[in-house]
Amino acid sequence: MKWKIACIQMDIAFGQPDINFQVAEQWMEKAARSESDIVILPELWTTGYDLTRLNEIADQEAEKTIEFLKTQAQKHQIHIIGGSIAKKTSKGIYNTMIIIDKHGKLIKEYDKLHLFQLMDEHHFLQPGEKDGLFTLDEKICAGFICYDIRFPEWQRAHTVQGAEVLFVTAEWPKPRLDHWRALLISRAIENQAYVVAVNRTGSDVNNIFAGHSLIIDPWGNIISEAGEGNELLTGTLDFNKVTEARNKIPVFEDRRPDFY
Ligand SMILES: NC(=O)CCC(=O)C(=O)O
Repeated sequence: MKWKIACIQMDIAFGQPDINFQVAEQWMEKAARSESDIVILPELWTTGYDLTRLNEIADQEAEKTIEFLKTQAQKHQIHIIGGSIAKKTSKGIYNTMIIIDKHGKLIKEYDKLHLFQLMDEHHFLQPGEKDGLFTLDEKICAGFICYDIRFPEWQRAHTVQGAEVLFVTAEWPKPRLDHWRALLISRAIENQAYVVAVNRTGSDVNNIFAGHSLIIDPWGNIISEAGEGNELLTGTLDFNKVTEARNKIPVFEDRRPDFY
């Protein structure tokens, strides 16, 4: 089985959800024209890192975002990895990834597990407590949010449960572009899994963002890589390659979890 993927590498209007919804809608049209099976948006794509105003602009129970993504998924018959958004709940605000299938069904909500102190997330957001596993077209996948990729044990916890594709949504700053690329390539190689990672472009008051969304195969080869500007990055995943890598070097059989 093959999947064509479209990564929406877009700029985000700081603290202006209405503008970001309009822009995302235009990108969805483009993704649909590319005849992709799955489309993915960046981290906090409705608000950006306008953390001090989240009480005002976060989406109550993600209702507006879920409605929007369901409409887009059904209209374009495309699975959506809805990046992440600030979701307001009675327990606080979470950085939440939303996955909707092409029929408009809500498949999964994943709350960012590791909050990034360097960007003040711990002062404004609650950490997640659940895994990022989900299934689309009978393929087991996992979702992660930005800083999560610095915790290889978190990705491994998902691939030992069968995940073959690791979707990553991010707002990753340019000074650490080398880390972004190295970490993502490593996560693909060590897990013998596809990595589909989308980053935003542009800047906010504190950061310039790197772009360089990446689609990486289970051998660590880059299938496609974006530049620094706004772009729809596409690439095709062939699940035979996961099987091939895992059969040739049986990492999952050879693990010694009794020692670590
Ligand atoms: N939004 C984030 O989690 C950024 C993570 C990051 O920049 C890092 O270096 O890690």
